[in-house]
Amino acid sequence: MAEPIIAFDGVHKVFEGSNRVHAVDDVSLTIDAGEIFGVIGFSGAGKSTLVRLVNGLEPVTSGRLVVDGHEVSALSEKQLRAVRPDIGMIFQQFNLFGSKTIAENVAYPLRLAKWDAGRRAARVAELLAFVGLTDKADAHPSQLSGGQKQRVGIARALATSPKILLADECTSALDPQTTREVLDVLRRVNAELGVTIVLITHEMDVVRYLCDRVLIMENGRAVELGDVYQVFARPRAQVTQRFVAATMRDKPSADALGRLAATHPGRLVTVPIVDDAHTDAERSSVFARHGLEARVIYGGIIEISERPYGSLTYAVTGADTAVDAALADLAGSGGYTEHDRATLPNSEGHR
Ligand SMILES: Nc1ncnc2c1ncn2[C@@H]1O[C@H](COP(=O)(O)OP(=O)(O)OP(=O)(O)O)[C@@H](O)[C@H]1O
Repeated sequence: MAEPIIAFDGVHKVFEGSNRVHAVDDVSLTIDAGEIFGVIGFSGAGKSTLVRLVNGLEPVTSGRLVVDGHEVSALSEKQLRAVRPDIGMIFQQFNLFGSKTIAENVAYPLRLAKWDAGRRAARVAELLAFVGLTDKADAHPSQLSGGQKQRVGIARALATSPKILLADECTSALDPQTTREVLDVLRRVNAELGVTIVLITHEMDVVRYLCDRVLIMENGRAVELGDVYQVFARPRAQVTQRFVAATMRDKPSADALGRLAATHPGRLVTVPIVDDAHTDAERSSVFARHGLEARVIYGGIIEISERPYGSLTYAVTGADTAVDAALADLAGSGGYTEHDRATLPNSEGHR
């Protein structure tokens, strides 16, 4: 079983000043060695602060934080400097030195760690090969695309072979295609080098593509934490439901249902996809089994953690008693939602 590499126990971070801000509010959780752990939340939720506590960029106000066996909440700045090479970090704005070449940027932490020139050159070559930028060694950051710059950031963060990589909105400045390339590099960092990744994002798409588990933060608090599929399939907190809805768009809005109701007769039923081959087969034939006609009028299915997730909305026509019987079957095997035509906007017309 994987061991926790990061453990928060009742951790608080308060910024004192003219406006006192409780940026991290009583967070207790563990992150296992080797996992890709996502942290999601709206602006100001406390994500960056939480992650900056891990490498001691911000000191903990109270509570206990243990990182790779070190109680960072109790270390002095000098002691923290000894721990930091074990923790790499990448940033939204890449934070490269514009006046240095790509190779010099990657070599920078090795200089700080007092590696000699020969070892440095060999390590930089290895790192640039890993991120696919060997041919850019002598270029300057301004000559690179955003995705290439972030790959340099990753190479630099990995220079001292850290066990943990912190990624703060590392794809937020990138387009979707480039985002995918950077996330693929991070996946290799995790799979091939065994590095634990803690990734902050405000995009559920990034979480579902990369992460094993996800933490949702709001007002400094850890409001929901779970396996990515579980959090998507059954979001509990309102803030989580908003993130999932923004990504999925599989469920019609009331306006869309109103328009669909005006042109499609029958009862309107949304049926979630259930990731279980047997149950799913039962559910997809339920209307036909009851002699009903069911037309798909809305829906969406995506893959999360290599499992299908989403829902389909049907207009179901046939005898009411048969529809009720079909819905009773669905209720027993994973649920459904029926939309009442009377409550929909502009829904006069069919029933
Ligand atoms: N150095 C600081 N001094 C005072 N307040 C701070 C400091 N750093 C962060 N804060 C405050 O702490 C709260 C959490 O900020 P934080 O940057 O951790 O949130 P976030 O979820 O990462 O937001 P974003 O997505 O905008 O980066 C905010 O109210 C912020 O203004």
